Amino acid sequence: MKLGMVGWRGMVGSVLMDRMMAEKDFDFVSTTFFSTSNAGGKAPDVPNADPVLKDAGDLDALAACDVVITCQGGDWTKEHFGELREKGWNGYWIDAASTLRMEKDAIIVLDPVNMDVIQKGLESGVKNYVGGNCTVSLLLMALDGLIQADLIEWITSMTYQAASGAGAPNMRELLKQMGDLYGVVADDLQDPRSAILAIDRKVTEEMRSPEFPVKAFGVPLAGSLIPWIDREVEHGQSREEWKGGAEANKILGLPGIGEKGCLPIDGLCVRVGSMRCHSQALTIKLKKDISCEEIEKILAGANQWVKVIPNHKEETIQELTPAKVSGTLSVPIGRIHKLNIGPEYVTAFTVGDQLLWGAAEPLRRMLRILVDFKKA
Ligand SMILES: NC(=O)C1=CN([C@@H]2O[C@H](COP(=O)(O)OP(=O)(O)OC[C@H]3O[C@@H](n4cnc5c(N)ncnc54)[C@H](OP(=O)(O)O)[C@@H]3O)[C@@H](O)[C@H]2O)C=CC1
Ligand SMILES: N[C@@H](CC(=O)OP(=O)(O)O)C(=O)O
Repeated sequence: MKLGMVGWRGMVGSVLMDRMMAEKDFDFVSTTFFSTSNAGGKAPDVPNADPVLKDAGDLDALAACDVVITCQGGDWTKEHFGELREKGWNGYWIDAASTLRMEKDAIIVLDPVNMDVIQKGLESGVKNYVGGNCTVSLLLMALDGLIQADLIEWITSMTYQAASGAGAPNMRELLKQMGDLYGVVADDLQDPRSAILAIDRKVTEEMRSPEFPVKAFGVPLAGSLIPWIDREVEHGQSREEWKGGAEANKILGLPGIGEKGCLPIDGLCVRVGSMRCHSQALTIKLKKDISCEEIEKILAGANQWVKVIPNHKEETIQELTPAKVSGTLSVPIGRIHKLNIGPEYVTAFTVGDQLLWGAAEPLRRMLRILVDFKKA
């Protein structure tokens, strides 16, 4: 199969490239790399690849590929996907951007959770496969067991989302903000006798000063948080919150939110000063009262990446944090216990790397599923 790679040097694209090299995915395809800024330049040195970068605006070159993977962004998808299809290109399109996710002829891919949906799609000729929203994919990876066992009546998810979800410039800005805040009190911190309230006042003044770097986020994130992600949609939700219900049900092959048989999911999405791990505090209403031991067993057995963390302080603070999970494919879930509200109400907390399972990993796995499907 001829693979076209677009957006491979961006943040999601770089994580994808690392994973594809680690898993030797390039051994199974012949690859052409595309660029929007450096056509004719040197392509990455991977097995079976054209050494020269092609122009990502060259529809004929794209149409020569059997499968295109893109992490270039929604604008590039909007500009080229339709044109390519109109030209009669019938290849497979694997995309990180949200643009096509909710289209009827697209499947949202998260194969540990919805391999049946993907398989059916391949067999019925679906050609468009899109990675899900990071928060949604990480939630479903964590709750896979309870969902497959049909034990959940509804879920609320309160998120703690990393700067990386907003893009590379935002990660840089978070670090600059942290540095600025430290800078204004660095001398005071050297003196153990300095008053903490005076230090706090300086930090707050710096955060509110017109010089504080807020170009990417619009407001301070370091030392603060932002309880709104993406644009406003209907019913007081942000678009990130809307995706929770809409995408999760599509991934699971269930009816849309509000329809009979859907899995109701809703909550609040909040940006925090984490680098690349999204965390979520969950309230789950179960369809029946089962013990926490049983819940943990069901969750732990669902897929090889989910990891149940016992609900004790030491294990939790060591294992269930962005500091621990960042850069790994592990999806820990812990703090599992019944809420005082009633025996069917369970709470849990989960963490996951939003660039791995949240973005790059489902895409490379879809390529391998496609390679196997074509071989069969
Ligand atoms: N950020 C995230 O957490 C997630 C993002 N996505 C989706 O993935 C897509 C890509 O997002 P993301 O990876 O954040 O986008 P980036 O902005 O990091 O990369 C996109 C493109 O920008 C160009 N570019 C310009 N300057 C640079 C630079 N200094 N370093 C690297 N690339 C540069 C590259 O194109 P070229 O090589 O052609 O110049 C690159 O492919 C978006 O659609 C996003 O919605 C999906 C899930 C999560
Ligand atoms: N919106 C997510 C990141 C992202 O890119 O989402 P999506 O793939 O749904 O556009 C966040 O800010 O954390």
